[in-house]
Amino acid sequence: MALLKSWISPPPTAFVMLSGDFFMSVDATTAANRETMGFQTEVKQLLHLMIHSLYSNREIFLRELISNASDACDKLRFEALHNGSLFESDPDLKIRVAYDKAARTLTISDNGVGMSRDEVITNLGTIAKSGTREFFSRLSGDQQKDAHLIGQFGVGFYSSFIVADRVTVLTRRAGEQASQGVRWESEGAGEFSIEMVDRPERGTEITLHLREDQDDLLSGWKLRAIIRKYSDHIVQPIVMHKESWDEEKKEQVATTEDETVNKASALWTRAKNDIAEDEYKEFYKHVGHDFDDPLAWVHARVEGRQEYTQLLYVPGRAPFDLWDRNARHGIKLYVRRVFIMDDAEQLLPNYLRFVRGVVDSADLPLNVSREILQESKDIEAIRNGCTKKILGLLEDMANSEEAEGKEKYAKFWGEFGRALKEGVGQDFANKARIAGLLRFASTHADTPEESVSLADYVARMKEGQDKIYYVAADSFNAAKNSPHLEIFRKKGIEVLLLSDRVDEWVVGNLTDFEGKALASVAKGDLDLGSLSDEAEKQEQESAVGEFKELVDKIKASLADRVKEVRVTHRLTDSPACLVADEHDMSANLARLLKAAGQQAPDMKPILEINPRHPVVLRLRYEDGKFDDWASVLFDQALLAEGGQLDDPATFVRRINDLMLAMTQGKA
Ligand SMILES: Nc1ncnc2c1ncn2[C@@H]1O[C@H](COP(=O)(O)OP(=O)(O)OP(=O)(O)O)[C@@H](O)[C@H]1O
Repeated sequence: MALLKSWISPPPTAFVMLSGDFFMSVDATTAANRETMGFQTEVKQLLHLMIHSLYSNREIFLRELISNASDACDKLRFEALHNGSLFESDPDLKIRVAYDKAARTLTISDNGVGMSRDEVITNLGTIAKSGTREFFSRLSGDQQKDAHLIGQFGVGFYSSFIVADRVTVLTRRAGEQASQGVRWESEGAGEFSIEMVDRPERGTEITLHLREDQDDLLSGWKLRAIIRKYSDHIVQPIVMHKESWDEEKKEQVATTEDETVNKASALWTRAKNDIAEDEYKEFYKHVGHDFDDPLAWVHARVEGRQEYTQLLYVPGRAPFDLWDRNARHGIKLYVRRVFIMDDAEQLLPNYLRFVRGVVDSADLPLNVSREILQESKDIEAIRNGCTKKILGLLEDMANSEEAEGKEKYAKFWGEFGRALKEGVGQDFANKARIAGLLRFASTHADTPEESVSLADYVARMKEGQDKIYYVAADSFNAAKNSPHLEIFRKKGIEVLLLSDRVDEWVVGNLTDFEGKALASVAKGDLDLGSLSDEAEKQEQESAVGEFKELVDKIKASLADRVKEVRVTHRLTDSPACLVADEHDMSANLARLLKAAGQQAPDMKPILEINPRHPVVLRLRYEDGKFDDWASVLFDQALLAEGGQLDDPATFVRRINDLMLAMTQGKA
């Protein structure tokens, strides 16, 4: 778990400012090089919550510490590719778990990359993930008790404090002198101490001084069971001292012989049939830094021009920073089982940034860097392969005949649908497949739930209907109650109700689905083609002639506020509505752009009037207040589609005048 940037509090006896972020106190009562640093308020709060909300899952601390130790070994192996001396004649990477009944401690150590003093302060003293603090401060009291929400942070190192009331970390970075050892200690309350110590061994040793009620953890049997349950998949051997039964003491006692407790093989290299579901799930928690199970995964070996193995997971819930541009994302890249990098975002397109997992390539050079990844043709092939696999996995869920699959897809859509929608504009090659995965709300159910696929829509299309109709507004209710829908509702033609910001982007990039054009109900000259019968068409034509004079008069009155005024075929109940010209930007999109501080062209709408509405009929005979009537007609049409009035006060005055005139029998 990465912690918040911290500074000292309360002010110490003496303090120095470090790199703008930390205040450090030198505790005069202890050794000269020992410093005490205070956690920031949020860190204290987080620790407190973690201890309480995760208590019932307390065993996970071991998984988290072993997971970190494994990552540290991976990092060392990677760094040693360029500098073999980092192994310091100890190339066998491993993780050790030990316990001391008398001292009531557990120790988890690794001979991985270790940490320098600065790294200890940053890694065990700040929350590096951007947005964490904001996310955290937004949690309500009840949410703070929710283990799954707290677990979203990636509980990491600080989960040690669930079972320990004091944690000591001894570490030295690989390649440094023995004198560069660091000792970090904290009781997980307000502060931690840090000092330089001699440490001949490289790597990290974490000692947990157990809380009063945690003595059951001081058992070889118990620790082995936890390791096998959560950490069997860890690549490095996790060793413990072998134990044997001591007849005299009547208990298990540790011998000096080591034994490996886990399988210690790279899970993704094993055959699918040999991997249990739980092993896949636990591995996900390690690579995904997640507390919860994944929703689904795909594991495949690709052979041919490119040889690689992929084990990719769709998480069960969206991380809180899914929408944060600076958030870490991407998958772990290995080359022939050697860890190369975390968060290799080039291995998947941005709209699939929520996917976690591993790609292990047999072909890439071991010295591959992020820069090389950006230009590599091999990476492009892997990226295309991974994208297709994930889309296939999603299709399997979406098309599943079983309720469980459907439910999973609905869950996926709720968590990641908005990210997937971005793919319509980002991934031209897979646009049709992504379109098949989209889900929308529609007038079919008239609820905000996004559950209608384009295929469902097409299957329900009316005879003679050749377009997929949608309305886009800035809220579900604005879309659902849009006057533009009136004729569609009357004729029973389904319309997709779009109210997500990204929906405008989707329809801007998706012109058709299976040969059926997507058409806005609020744009262009509505032509329902064979969906209108002859009598309706004749009625429309005669209305156009009959109302020509009124239309011209309104146009003259509204002058440059409108591009055109015409008789509508869309409305049954409302007197008027605004529509955008066929090739103009929709009013909703223009509003979204403006709200985002971007430039939007100043387009004039078309006002359509309903020749059957009493207000419009009444207007034909209005004289004195015609301009007020015309303006109110325009303004209410703008309000009905979610627009904002340029001059609300004048609108209110006009309404009041008209109401008064009516009560006085003048209007
Ligand atoms: N055994 C270790 N050896 C070397 N570095 C470590 C070790 N344990 C932790 N670290 C460093 O401390 C950092 C913070 O660890 P922490 O467990 O809090 O978070 P994390 O593993 O980065 O992510 P998450 O919070 O999602 O688990 C790690 O990223 C790593 O750099």
